[in-house]
Amino acid sequence: MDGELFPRERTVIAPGAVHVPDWLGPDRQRELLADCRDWARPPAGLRTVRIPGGGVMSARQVCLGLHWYPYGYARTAVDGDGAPVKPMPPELAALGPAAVAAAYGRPPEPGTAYDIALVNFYGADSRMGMHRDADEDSTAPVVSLSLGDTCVFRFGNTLSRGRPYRDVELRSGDLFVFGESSRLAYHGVPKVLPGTAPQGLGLTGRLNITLRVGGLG
Ligand SMILES: O=C(O)CCC(=O)C(=O)O
Ligand SMILES: [Fe+2]
Repeated sequence: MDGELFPRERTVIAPGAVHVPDWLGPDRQRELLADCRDWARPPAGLRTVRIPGGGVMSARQVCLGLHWYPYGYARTAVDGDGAPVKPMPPELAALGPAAVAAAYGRPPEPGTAYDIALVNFYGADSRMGMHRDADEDSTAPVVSLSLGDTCVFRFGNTLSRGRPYRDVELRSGDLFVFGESSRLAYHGVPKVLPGTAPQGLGLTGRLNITLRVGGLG
């Protein structure tokens, strides 16, 4: 980022959990943002996710490839308008192995196809509670891309929602990969920092895209 006193460096946050700052350049961020706006349109567009028990997620979501709902995957927006989920774009799928290579210094296992993307939109007051990404039937790393406002990303342990955890600032363009012994670690977003998106991106709020391997046949 401009004006940074020290460049932010690739950091291993936990075994198999790696933060790669500024992985996406400004042009790639703009392209992805334009794509997210397309994907957000109906049918099977951006929706509010209702949690069993009565709550709602404050981040709104759209899915590609397979539709996630609490707690499973479907081929249609079963908790939205019921339309078929949009396909996973090949260019987006291709970012999965490239991201794993950037984070780990080696590509994922051959044949690892990133076939699911979950796109979450966070307003100034949105948060995401501590949870595990456990509805996939694959041990392949989750790839997370951030656009827009900076957030505090809390990355914890596999046993509980509580400590130990580490708080990491994810900024626009940052990559975070979690796999190996951190694949099922609890994580969440306690806070978005409003007004921190890069000038020129044209986004108020934050978008996060997670790429996943479903392994669901
Ligand atoms: O927004 C983020 O950085 C995390 C999103 C997340 O954990 C998820 O989509 O499962
Ligand atoms: Fe998650």
